[in-house]
Amino acid sequence: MALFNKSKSYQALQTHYSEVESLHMRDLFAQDPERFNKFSAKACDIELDYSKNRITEQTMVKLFDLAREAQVEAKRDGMFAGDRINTSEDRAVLHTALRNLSGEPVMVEGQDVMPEVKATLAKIKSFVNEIHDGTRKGYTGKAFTDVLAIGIGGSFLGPKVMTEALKPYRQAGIKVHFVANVDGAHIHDVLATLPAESTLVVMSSKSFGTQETLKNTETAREWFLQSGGKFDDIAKHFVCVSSNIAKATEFGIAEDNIFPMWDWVGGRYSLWSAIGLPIALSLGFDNFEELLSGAYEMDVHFKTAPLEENLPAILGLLGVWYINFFGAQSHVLLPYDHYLRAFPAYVQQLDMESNGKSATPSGEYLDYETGPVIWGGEGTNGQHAFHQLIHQGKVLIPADFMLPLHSQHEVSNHHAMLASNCFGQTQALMQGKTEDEVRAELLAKGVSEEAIAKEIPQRVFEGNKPSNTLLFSKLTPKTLGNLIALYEHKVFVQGIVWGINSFDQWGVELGKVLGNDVLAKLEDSSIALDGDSSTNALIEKFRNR
Ligand SMILES: O=P(O)(O)OC[C@H]1O[C@H](O)[C@H](O)[C@@H](O)[C@@H]1O
Repeated sequence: MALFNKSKSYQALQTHYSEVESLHMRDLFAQDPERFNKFSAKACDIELDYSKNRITEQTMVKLFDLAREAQVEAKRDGMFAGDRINTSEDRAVLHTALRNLSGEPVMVEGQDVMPEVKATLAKIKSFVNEIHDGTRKGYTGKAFTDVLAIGIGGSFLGPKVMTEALKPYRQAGIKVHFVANVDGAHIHDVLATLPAESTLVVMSSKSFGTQETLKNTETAREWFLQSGGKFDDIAKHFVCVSSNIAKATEFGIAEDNIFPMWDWVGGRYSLWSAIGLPIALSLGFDNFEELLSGAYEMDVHFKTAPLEENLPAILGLLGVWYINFFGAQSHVLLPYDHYLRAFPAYVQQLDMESNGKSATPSGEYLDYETGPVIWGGEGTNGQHAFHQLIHQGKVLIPADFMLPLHSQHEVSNHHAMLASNCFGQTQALMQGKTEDEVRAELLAKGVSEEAIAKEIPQRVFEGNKPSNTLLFSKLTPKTLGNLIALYEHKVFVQGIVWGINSFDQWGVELGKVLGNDVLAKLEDSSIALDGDSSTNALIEKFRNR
């Protein structure tokens, strides 16, 4: 198959780009009162308004052609069917099997994985229920009050961000705390607040080989033993989630305390597996199941809706439009929902680790851009901080605004104010403020012509800044499942269009290897410093601190 930028549909889009580049959305809205209806779509609980994009109907036709030429539909079906699309690791990619509520089997190498998936869910359910009803107790006979969840990357962000997003659904009587960073300050601060006799430690590591997680677990184990726990009590207080059962048992985790996962679940796609145990512990198993069912709903939509109505396809293709034709290098996520404030951090790993690639699986280097920098933060806070650059900076930053129509807490008219800011920002980004408008405003204030001439360039908003708005009724576990799966599949669509493997992460490896080499040098000053002068000097400084 031709590389993305050699394909026919890419060439067609390039010609089209030169025709539409100079169009202003302000005019497109003025010319067509139907614009919102033409460029909005709904799936599950999510309504997407993509009318404030620099597109015409022809743009979308051509973008869907691009997706079809890249065989997005066939490849999507291949992913759901268990094809080994993670070629560099020779693995299937089946996070969708973890929330497959269809009752249909999912085959990997001729074996249905669903019985194992269901058995693990049943194990999570009974474990969580026993913790919540106090059947499982700590070593002094007290019911568990706290959970220390240790993990990093995909074994941290999903559980952390989801439990934060669903705070109103948390179970009373149990608090989940997360530790990821190997910086001792993190675990120090968290352990200082925990009662060892009623703390359950959940260690999550798919590989059971991640330095930070192993170290933090060792530190937690020492703390447990120093706080009154005996060696034999460890089995009551420490459980782990891993696909590496051998290493976990070698580390001393009782086999019964291991919740399995599988190599066909990528780390950044793993919150649906037993990696989600801290979510179930925090919110209760029923809410965890709701999260899974929301993702399943979005899977069904992604699998069955024509591309023209397919939310992940639309979002993915709009991203491609800006990255590869307008030269956008970043994409900002703006949840207008306090509980979703960490959502950009979650999508950052999902998107940047998946699509931060520069070669095809068959070994060709790419001469076009792939995944953007993902960043963002909660509205309205960002309006008083970084929105300035989106409005008037020299770079184009497409934005996704997100807003629940109903707040979890309807306090006074806060929610209307929040919504007004969200909608107002999308409007300002789209329409901008013209020279004439600035002039009239300044004239009315009695400003001189000479001063106006200087002021205009500073006060004009070019506008024409693209944004999507995603509305949903309320941030429930199910809706959050919709939303996460939507972004997972968006990333998938883009990966297919760019012809890359979205499911490996070799770029992470080099840093790990060099990090271990440096650690040995920091801890043993007899090891010769044979690196570059900068790294040698940094090591020297640390040795001599
Ligand atoms: O779950 P683990 O095997 O400990 O991996 C934790 C994380 O570390 C790695 O470095 C990867 O970049 C992530 O994709 C992964 O989620």
